[in-house]
Amino acid sequence: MFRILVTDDIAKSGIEVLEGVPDVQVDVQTNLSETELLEAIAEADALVVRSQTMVNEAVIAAGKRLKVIGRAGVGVDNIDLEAATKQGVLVINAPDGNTIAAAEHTFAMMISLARHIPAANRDLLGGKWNRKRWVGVELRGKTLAVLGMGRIGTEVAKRAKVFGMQVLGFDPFLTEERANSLGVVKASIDEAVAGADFITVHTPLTKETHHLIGRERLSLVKPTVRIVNCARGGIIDEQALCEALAEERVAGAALDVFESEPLLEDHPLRQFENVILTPHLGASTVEAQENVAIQVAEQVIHVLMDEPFEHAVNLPSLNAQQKAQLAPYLVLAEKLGLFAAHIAQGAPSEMTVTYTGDAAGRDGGYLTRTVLKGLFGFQYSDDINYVNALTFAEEAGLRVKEVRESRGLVYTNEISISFVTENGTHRVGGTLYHESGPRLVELDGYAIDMPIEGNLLFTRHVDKPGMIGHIGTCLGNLRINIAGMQVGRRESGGEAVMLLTVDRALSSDVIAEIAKVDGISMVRAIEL
Ligand SMILES: NC(=O)c1ccc[n+]([C@@H]2O[C@H](COP(=O)([O-])OP(=O)(O)OC[C@H]3O[C@@H](n4cnc5c(N)ncnc54)[C@H](O)[C@@H]3O)[C@@H](O)[C@H]2O)c1
Ligand SMILES: O=C(O)CC[C@@H](O)C(=O)O
Repeated sequence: MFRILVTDDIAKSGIEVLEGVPDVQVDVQTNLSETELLEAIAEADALVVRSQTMVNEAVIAAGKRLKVIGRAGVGVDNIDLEAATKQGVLVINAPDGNTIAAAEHTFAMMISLARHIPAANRDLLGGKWNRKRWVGVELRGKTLAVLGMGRIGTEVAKRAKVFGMQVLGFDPFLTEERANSLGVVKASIDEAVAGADFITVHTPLTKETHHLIGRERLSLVKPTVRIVNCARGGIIDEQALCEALAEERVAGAALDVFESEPLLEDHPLRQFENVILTPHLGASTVEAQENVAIQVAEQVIHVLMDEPFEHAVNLPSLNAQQKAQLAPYLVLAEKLGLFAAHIAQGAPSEMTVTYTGDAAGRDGGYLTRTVLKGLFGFQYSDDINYVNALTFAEEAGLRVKEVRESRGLVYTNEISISFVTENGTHRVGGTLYHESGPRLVELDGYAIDMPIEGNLLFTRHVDKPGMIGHIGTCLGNLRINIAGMQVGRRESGGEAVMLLTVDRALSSDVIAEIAKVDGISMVRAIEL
């Protein structure tokens, strides 16, 4: 039974998706205090929120069973992503369900600013009929600066073109080609801001975008400029904006989002007649709320049911086809990681994972995570998963390097791991055979070929007559049956390795017994 906690108002259709799944219990508890949230999250496998619930480190830590946090919307700034990733909790969002709602709200704001609609409305409701006071400007022929040309910025730009505006686009990822195809002129941020009659921001709030429109940029604008923010509070410096409005260096502003929400009752922005304020309504349409609620509910269920999911924020997403193609490589990668953990003597400090041939093109961002999941899962805890494997490696001081080679010398596909511990260097390699699945093909420089599964015994020993017999007798005396064997050596009389598949798990007593055989330098029981 999975428990899903929903702590913000999401559309009923999303709740219905969750409730329609067998073995799922949905618990809707909105407007919780932090203490109530900490209590409620303890039993939850999934948490579904909009922008109101603050999912901080303490909340995530209290979610002992938590596997996934679903955000019914785009921005995940109310979720501590770092804490979620570290704890192995997947964060997913619903990135495109409210794009049109937010783009249309932006346009409503621009037109309302251009034609003084809220102020004229207020005036009229107050008993006045002021046709001369509220003369506006047209959008046609004006220049719009769009800062952030992602999903919403692009939809705003397209609509602006239809209104006959010239659009200046600023976005580090906007290519000349895409700008041309949209009829947008690619500009630097200062060119865009200085040349604009209207400015609209559509970036996430990050360290880089915090106060993107601050005092300095506001000194570049035309005094007739009108500024819109339907993205995130904090992208525009509210204090600097208030100063510019008071000094009439800006003709108007329309804001849907604020540095602190809800907006304080005595906030200085409330004093300006040429400022339009809405209470974070950008995504508030019936259609958008249904879209995001259904989208996030479906994805949360996919995650819980271990089915392919989309829109992960802290993990690469795979579609069903990619997941199916990757599946056998995931088995191989995890087994190699697990094998490496068994033969490592101490914690590795450096690791190189080499992907060759077909394996090099299948990664999808998952294979190294999977190797690490196998490695650390054995060495440390079962709580290591795809989400936190890289963070865990970093914190454990393991430097991980990936190498991709398009062709292998021997195999059409191969994954090999070489790693260094304070006690030495090891290398294990595996391949996928079409019929027989994952196989171990290299061990510490020796060519091997056996299935990478079951209970194995690995020895390094002096290559001398009788060694194999000694070990076989030792196992026989302990009534342990040998199912398969591979030996390897570089030169006669030097060091040799042996890998045996045995019918049952080998206890530490058995290993201690084998270690007594003269000439054995290393012996390991491996359970895959
Ligand atoms: N008001 C609302 O209710 C509401 C609704 C939906 C989305 N939003 C917000 O709107 C914003 C945009 O959403 P989206 O779906 O278009 O996101 P998106 O990820 O599709 O687009 C964001 C764009 O910003 C660009 N960007 C990032 N850093 C930048 C920088 N330093 N300078 C310039 N561009 C930069 C990115 O390259 C990307 O193209 C987000 O902050 C989201 O949270 C608000
Ligand atoms: O939940 C909301 O209504 C706000 C959503 C919006 O800010 C978003 O980033 O998607």
